[in-house]
Amino acid sequence: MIKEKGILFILSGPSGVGKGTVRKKLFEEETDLQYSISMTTRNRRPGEVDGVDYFYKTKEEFEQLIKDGQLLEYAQYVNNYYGTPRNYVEETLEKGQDVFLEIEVQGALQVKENFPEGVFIFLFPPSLDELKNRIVSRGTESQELVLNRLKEARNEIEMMDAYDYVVVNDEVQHAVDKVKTIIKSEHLKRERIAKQYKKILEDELS
Ligand SMILES: Nc1ncnc2c1ncn2[C@@H]1O[C@H](COP(=O)(O)OP(=O)(O)OP(=O)(O)O)[C@@H](O)[C@H]1O
Ligand SMILES: Nc1nc2c(ncn2[C@@H]2O[C@H](COP(=O)(O)O)[C@@H](O)[C@H]2O)c(=O)[nH]1
Repeated sequence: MIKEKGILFILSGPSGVGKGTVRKKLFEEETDLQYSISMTTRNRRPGEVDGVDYFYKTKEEFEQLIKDGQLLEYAQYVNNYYGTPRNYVEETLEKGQDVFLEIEVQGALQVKENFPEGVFIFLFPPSLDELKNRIVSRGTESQELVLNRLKEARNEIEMMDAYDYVVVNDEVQHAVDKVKTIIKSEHLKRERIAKQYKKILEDELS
C-alpha cells in the first residue's frame, strides 16, 4: 500500500496578531503535528532558546544556507532574515507526518509556489488598533520597530486573498478551535479523495 504524504499547514499573518500564541496552544492540544523550527538572524529575545524557538544564525551563515539551497523559503523581514529548513519539511512530509509552519506573508507566498497543495491559513486581528496594542504590550520591540512592523502589517493584510482560510484571533481558544477544525476537515477531504481515487482504479482494473 502507498504511504500517504503528510499535509503542510502554514499559519501566517501580520506581526503581533498572535501566531506564536495560537501555535503554542494548538501544540498543547494537537500532538500529531510537527513544528518546523525556523532559522533567523535576529537577536535572541530573553527566554528564547536556540533550537527550540529558532535556530539562530549569523548573516553569513544564513546567506550560505540560501546559496546551498537549504531553505524552502526565506524572507528579509524588518532587517533580519527568516527561513524554513527544506530538508526537515520534505523528509517529515515524506514520512506521512503533518508539518506546521508559522511564518510571515512573503515566505508563505513562496511556499505556495512550491507547495500549492499546502493549506494556507491567515490569522487576522480583530482590528488594527488591537494589533498595535498586542505588539506594544508584548514589549519586545523598540518604538521604531513597532512602527516598521505595523507598516508591514498593512501590506501583509492586502495579501489575505491568496490564503485558503482566514481565522480571526479574537480569543486565543476560539482561534485554536478554528485551526483544529481546518486540520480535521483537510484530513477528511484527503481521505475522501483517496477513496474515490482507489475506487476509480479498482473499477478500471475489474
Ligand atoms: N487573542 C488574543 N487576545 C489578546 N492578546 C493576544 C491574543 N493572541 C495573542 N495575544 C498577545 O499579543 C502579543 C503578540 O502575540 P504573538 O507574539 O503570539 O504574535 P505573533 O503574530 O507571533 O508575532 P510576531 O509575528 O511578531 O512573532 C502577545 O503579547 C500575546 O500574548
Ligand atoms: N518567511 C518566514 N518568516 C518567518 C519564519 N519564522 C518566523 N517568521 C516570521 O517572522 C516574523 C517576525 O518574527 P519574530 O519572531 O521576530 O517576531 C513573524 O511574522 C514570524 O512569523 C520563517 O521561517 N520564514
